[in-house]
Amino acid sequence: MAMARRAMSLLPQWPSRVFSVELDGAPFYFAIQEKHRGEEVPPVFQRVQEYYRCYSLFVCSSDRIRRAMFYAELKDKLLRDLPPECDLSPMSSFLPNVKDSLIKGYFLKDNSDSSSPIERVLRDLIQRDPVFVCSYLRGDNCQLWTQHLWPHTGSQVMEKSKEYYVVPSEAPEYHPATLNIINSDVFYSLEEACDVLKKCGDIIPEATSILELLPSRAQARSKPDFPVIVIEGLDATGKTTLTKSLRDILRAVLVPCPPQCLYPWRARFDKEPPLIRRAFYALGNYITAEQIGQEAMKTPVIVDRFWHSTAAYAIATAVSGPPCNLPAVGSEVYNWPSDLLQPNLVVLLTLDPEERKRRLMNRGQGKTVEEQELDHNRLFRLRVEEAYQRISGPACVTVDASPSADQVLQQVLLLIRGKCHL
Ligand SMILES: Nc1ncnc2c1ncn2[C@@H]1O[C@H](COP(=O)(O)OP(=O)(O)O)[C@@H](O)[C@H]1O
Ligand SMILES: Nc1ccn([C@@H]2O[C@H](COP(=O)(O)OP(=O)(O)O)[C@@H](O)[C@H]2O)c(=O)n1
Repeated sequence: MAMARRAMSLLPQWPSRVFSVELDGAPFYFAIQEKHRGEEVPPVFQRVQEYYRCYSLFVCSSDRIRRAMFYAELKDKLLRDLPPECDLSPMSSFLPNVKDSLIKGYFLKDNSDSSSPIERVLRDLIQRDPVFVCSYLRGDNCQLWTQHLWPHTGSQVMEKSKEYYVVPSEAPEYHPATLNIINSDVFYSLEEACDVLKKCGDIIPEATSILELLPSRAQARSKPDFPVIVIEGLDATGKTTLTKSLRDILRAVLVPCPPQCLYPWRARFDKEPPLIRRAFYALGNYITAEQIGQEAMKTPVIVDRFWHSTAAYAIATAVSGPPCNLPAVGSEVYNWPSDLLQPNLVVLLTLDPEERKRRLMNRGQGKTVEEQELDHNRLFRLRVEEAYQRISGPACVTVDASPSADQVLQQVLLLIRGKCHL
């Protein structure tokens, strides 16, 4: 009952929300409107006419760690328990252009003969887990759809609540996924990222070990004595080759990010939902910053990936579709964390996709899931590259990595000498 009350407390904004679901690979936005007798309502869901029933499920816990974990669990549960005729796609609900208002869920299209098996699964879920369920029913004229929110009232779970018409809605000014990026996908302080790992310590014991590796506080503004140069770029753009040469020529120390001490835990955190996974990588930047701070008192420091990678991959994964869906140039999302050490120069290596693929093949190594995704998904790669270039404070300087390794090295040395007086 306590959970039911908490769920209901999220409901007052329900009629003002917009819903987004991917249909045939494109986002479809709709809103709901109270039923008024005789009023004309435009037809929607034409693309799901062949389905008789649809449902939406939204995760509604007020605890964000539980919400993130349960969203991932819910998909596995639904795929396991629902009949195979049931089609599942991700869905979201949000208040247009209102920060932090996004709730994630799933949309179910049911093509089976009977609604009973699905409704049994959904009824069980609503009683035990932090979810809202809505059902959508097609009217007699095959055009009108209505949405019913299933009430969370113990014994009367299946009694349908107020009916709303489903009406098409315009695409919002800001892509809905951009509303929740701050402190869910990208963290802007050591404290915010720590907070996530602290709160999941009882579910993920490794989180506690990571917190023990952290500096007691971020090394914010202290300017290192020697230059700190970061090399960024997608996998196989030549970062390892270049950073090793720079280390040898400049008699510098080479520091990777995430730091080596986090390597044993990477596979573990790569499996976690974005909130936890991104907090893990954010903390990697603060551990690396501590190492940079110490080394840069004695020698120049070359860093293989840093904050640009953490933020660009996180933003590009959170948002779908073409790069125009990314938060606009100048958005606070691209700001450098105020408590994170700032390098003197950030170089971004860029490479033609075909040449990058060729280098990846030649290397013949296993790739991370994200890197495989980059290969297959052109739009994802374009979003990562665009996000890299929008990050500011410091912004990156782009270098074409297609010439020979030596030519790229000479080009970067010129930049370093111009900027860092080495
Ligand atoms: N400028 C270059 N021209 C041609 N091949 C390169 C160049 N730089 C690196 N490579 C080769 O491309 C592959 C990927 O380079 P690597 O330095 O490992 O990239 P990253 O560290 O960015 O993943 C390696 O096989 C490397 O020898
Ligand atoms: N500083 C960093 C480095 C990597 N990462 C994450 O780690 C993933 C790949 O890093 P990687 O170490 O496999 O890259 P390569 O060393 O293979 O070029 C990226 O997709 C990011 O999600 C990060 O968040 N922050």
